[in-house]
Amino acid sequence: MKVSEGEEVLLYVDERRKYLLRVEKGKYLSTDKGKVKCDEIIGLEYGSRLKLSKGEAYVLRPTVADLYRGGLRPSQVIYPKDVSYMIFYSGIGPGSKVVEAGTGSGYLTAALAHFVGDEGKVYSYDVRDDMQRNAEKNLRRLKLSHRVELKRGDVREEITEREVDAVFLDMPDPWNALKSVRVALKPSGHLSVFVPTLRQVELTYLAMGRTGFTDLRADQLILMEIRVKENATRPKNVGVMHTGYVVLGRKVQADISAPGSIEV
Ligand SMILES: C[S@@+](CC[C@H](N)C(=O)[O-])C[C@H]1O[C@@H](n2cnc3c(N)ncnc32)[C@H](O)[C@@H]1O
Repeated sequence: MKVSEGEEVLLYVDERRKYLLRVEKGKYLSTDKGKVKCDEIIGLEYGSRLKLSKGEAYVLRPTVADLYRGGLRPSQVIYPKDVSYMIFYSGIGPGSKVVEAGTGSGYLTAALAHFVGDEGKVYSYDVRDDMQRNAEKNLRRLKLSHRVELKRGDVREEITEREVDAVFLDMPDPWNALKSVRVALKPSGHLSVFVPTLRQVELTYLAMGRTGFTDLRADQLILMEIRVKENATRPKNVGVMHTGYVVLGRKVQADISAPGSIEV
């Protein structure tokens, strides 16, 4: 596969220098290892080695994960380790109908849009216009906008979609949105919640248990990156130590006779 004009490419210089850049005829791309004219990149096979004025780079085809290198991030974003776990457990795939809140920078939105394919749809809610404008730019950059409907709204008040396969929440008080989530979800549909503190885990998990969700679990995923060096391979001593927690569950018929249960 060859690089075409207008596409974004990932210029890989080394582990610490990776650049997500758009290739436009007549323009130059700049890196720490010097410049290169876009005309030299257009038509190259992905994976090719490229000469820069002060070094070399590989021309790689960007994936959704590469958004973490070059995307706009006005809000805290969910990291790949948490995104991948939430998506795997949710069971979504091509053709799935998914609701998400809040949109934030649109990183989780982009991952969801990638997995639901052209036959699926992601309805992404946020209370803030400015967040959605940035998310829209990130989605356009990845050519995923057509799979997403950005909706301005508070999911604690209403989610208008029905029979959705899964709901993903990354917002401060997800326990206050469970009523709308239940109305939107298909029976047995999955709810995946991401929260940064243990107090939020407790409030979310217990509220899900009281409002007709089962198969509950709360997890913390710890990722340790390894520095590989001959005779000195070991975990890196710097990295992201804490991201947050994931709470998962599936919608079932609510047992409103149970103590503390709430009918929604
Ligand atoms: C941490 S950010 C989400 C980041 C996003 N998951 C990502 O990976 O880019 C939280 C977002 O939730 C939005 N939000 C907070 N409460 C909300 C609510 N009740 N309904 C919809 N959006 C909400 C905020 O405006 C904010 O943009």
